[in-house]
Amino acid sequence: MQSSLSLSFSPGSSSAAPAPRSRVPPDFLHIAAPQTLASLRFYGIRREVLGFSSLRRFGCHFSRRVHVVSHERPPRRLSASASDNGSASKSFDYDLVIIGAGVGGHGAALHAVEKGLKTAIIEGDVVGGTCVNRGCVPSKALLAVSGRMRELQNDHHLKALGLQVDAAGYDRKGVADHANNLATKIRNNLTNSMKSLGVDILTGVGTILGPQKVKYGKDNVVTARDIIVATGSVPFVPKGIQVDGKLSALKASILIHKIEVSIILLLETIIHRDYFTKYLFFSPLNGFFHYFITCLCLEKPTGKTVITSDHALKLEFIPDWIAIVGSGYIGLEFSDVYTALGSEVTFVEALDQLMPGFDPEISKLAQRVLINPRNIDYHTGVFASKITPAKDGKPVTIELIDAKTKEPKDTLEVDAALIATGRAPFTQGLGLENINVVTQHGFIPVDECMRVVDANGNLVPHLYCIGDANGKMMLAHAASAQGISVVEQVTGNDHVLNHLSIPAACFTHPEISMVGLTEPQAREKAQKEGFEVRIAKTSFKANTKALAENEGEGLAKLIYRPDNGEILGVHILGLHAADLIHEASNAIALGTRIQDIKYAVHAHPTLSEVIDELFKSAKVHSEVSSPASEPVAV
Ligand SMILES: Cc1cc2nc3c(=O)[nH]c(=O)nc-3n(C[C@H](O)[C@H](O)[C@H](O)COP(=O)(O)OP(=O)(O)OC[C@H]3O[C@@H](n4cnc5c(N)ncnc54)[C@H](O)[C@@H]3O)c2cc1C
Ligand SMILES: NC(=O)c1ccc[n+]([C@@H]2O[C@H](COP(=O)([O-])OP(=O)(O)OC[C@H]3O[C@@H](n4cnc5c(N)ncnc54)[C@H](O)[C@@H]3O)[C@@H](O)[C@H]2O)c1
Repeated sequence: MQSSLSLSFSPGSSSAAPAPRSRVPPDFLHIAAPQTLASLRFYGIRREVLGFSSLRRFGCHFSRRVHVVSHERPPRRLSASASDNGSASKSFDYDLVIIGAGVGGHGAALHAVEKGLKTAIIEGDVVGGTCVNRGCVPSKALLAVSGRMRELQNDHHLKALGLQVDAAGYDRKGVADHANNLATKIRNNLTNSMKSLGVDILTGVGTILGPQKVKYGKDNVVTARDIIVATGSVPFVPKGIQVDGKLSALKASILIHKIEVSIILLLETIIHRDYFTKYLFFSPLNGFFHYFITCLCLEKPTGKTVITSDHALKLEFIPDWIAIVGSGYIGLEFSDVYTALGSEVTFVEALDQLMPGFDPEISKLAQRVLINPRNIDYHTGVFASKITPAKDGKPVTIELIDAKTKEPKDTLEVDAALIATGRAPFTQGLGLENINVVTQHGFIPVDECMRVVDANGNLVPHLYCIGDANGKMMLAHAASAQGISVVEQVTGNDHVLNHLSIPAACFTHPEISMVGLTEPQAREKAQKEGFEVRIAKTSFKANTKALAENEGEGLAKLIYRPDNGEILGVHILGLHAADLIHEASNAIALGTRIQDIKYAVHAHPTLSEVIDELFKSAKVHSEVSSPASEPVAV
């Protein structure tokens, strides 16, 4: 049981019914000036500072109310086959409210409706989040182009197939439009899929006001039996690096709100009058004031030279020489795009080898296939400690320091720099302080069931966090799978997602994919737990389909336990590796052992035979039983 002082306000905020959807375009809504106490609280402004006259003007009054919060699990609901939004239990507006309509939120919403939950999703920017608008979708459109360009420019490859092609070329704007149009199409698909199922899409920044209560937009409050936070992430830019791109719309809106409210409160405090609230917020001057602050916050989108993936995906220009800081997924995929479109790339990587997150053997092979033959050089073991954008005819300068000694190492001068040094969880304005949750390195702490853990180590009742914001696995399908897992739990099914069965892929040419442990991770686990680890490998060079495509470069690697046939990890570099990994990831998810899967039959000639060969070449101890050796009923 827990009691708290709460603030209620009227009009405009009804906890009985959600506010009608705004007709203001989502892009602009969140930049509107705040006019309610609730939104002021959102910025940490206390009621004592505001004074009661201000509060009344905001349409608020105080009441002492005790929330009774049960720490028990909610009564289990029966799954409903209804394909429309159900009706919430009497005491809440919704069964489930999701904050953030990225892929995680979308996956959760669709599954929730399928389960008969009355569901709403709150979005502060545009539906689709990072993946659809600034991530997977536009980047894969660019990579589709780079793959074709690469093939068309490879005389040796074309000759081997007996093809003749005149010089390949591209239209930058056409390529950029392809990425942008695809993002728009997928965003519309996502929106329509939610609308058609009856998910309420509520527009505005969502803030948790307290247990089971969320504010969104200006002053709308909804209650829900369960809340899922799915607020995602933004590019992480290390200290010392000056990005000259625009702020993201969501970040900008929050910053603009904060600046406006701070200026007004400062002016009111100085002169002890409320003119400013009256004249700036509730008069035509508001528009000018807001425009002025917005111009201060948002830089012009032209002439950017130090960028993150948010900007790079727009393909506003193709630099002759670009430094890519960070050689993880984003760095590697963009190196594929830029080199195919004619840029020279220099990697700057803090760790001692490129692509440090991959299995070391795959990183080595990737270096041989994806880096060395291309127009790419690299500096490893160095930090980009300071990056200054190009200005007045001067190039972008990058100061490099030794990652260990921190001694200056080198200075690079390039046309542009892409900062691909990871992503930071986005939790600003979420109101975590209202529920005593403290982030860890920015991430929202959760247990294995995505239940949010508060500052005292207790579970926050009815609150879950999925996707990039919890940092378990920053992948689109992981976010969605976590959302589905949470919905399973709130509808009464115990479900724990096995993150070791979630595959990942890097969509270079050729692709890289993986699931489970890397070899060093497996060996460490084996040493701790006392079992043997073995490795099996197969090459694409022996695969008919790969050779027919003249794409024999590639390797598949299996890490397994010979004592019981457990698959610990699979890593693939080669043609369509991203599609091939699912046989292994499904096997891990279902607990299928090598001695079971090695008898499965694969069509010939297909790339899947690479994986078939991989499982067949594993040596599981002979005494381990296999279903194939048992009699089968026909
Ligand atoms: C360049 C790039 C390429 C990528 N490629 C791939 C890929 O190929 N495959 C893959 O699996 N992953 C890829 N990713 C990662 C993938 O995009 C993320 O893992 C995924 O988008 C995370 O989903 P999410 O739902 O957790 O968050 P997001 O997609 O970031 O969505 C969060 C949403 O919440 C909204 N929001 C935030 N705060 C609030 C608030 N307070 N109120 C209301 N709304 C709020 C945001 O506006 C956003 O719409 C890529 C990422 C990048 C940057
Ligand atoms: N195909 C995909 O699934 C895909 C594609 C793109 C992004 N993503 C997701 O997006 C997330 C972010 O990707 P990312 O590539 O930015 O991060 P990442 O964590 O994959 O790689 C970041 C790299 O930057 C290096 N680094 C960090 N700070 C540095 C500095 N100051 N100087 C030099 N090097 C530095 C790190 O050592 C690391 O190698 C990933 O977690 C990934 O899951 C996935």
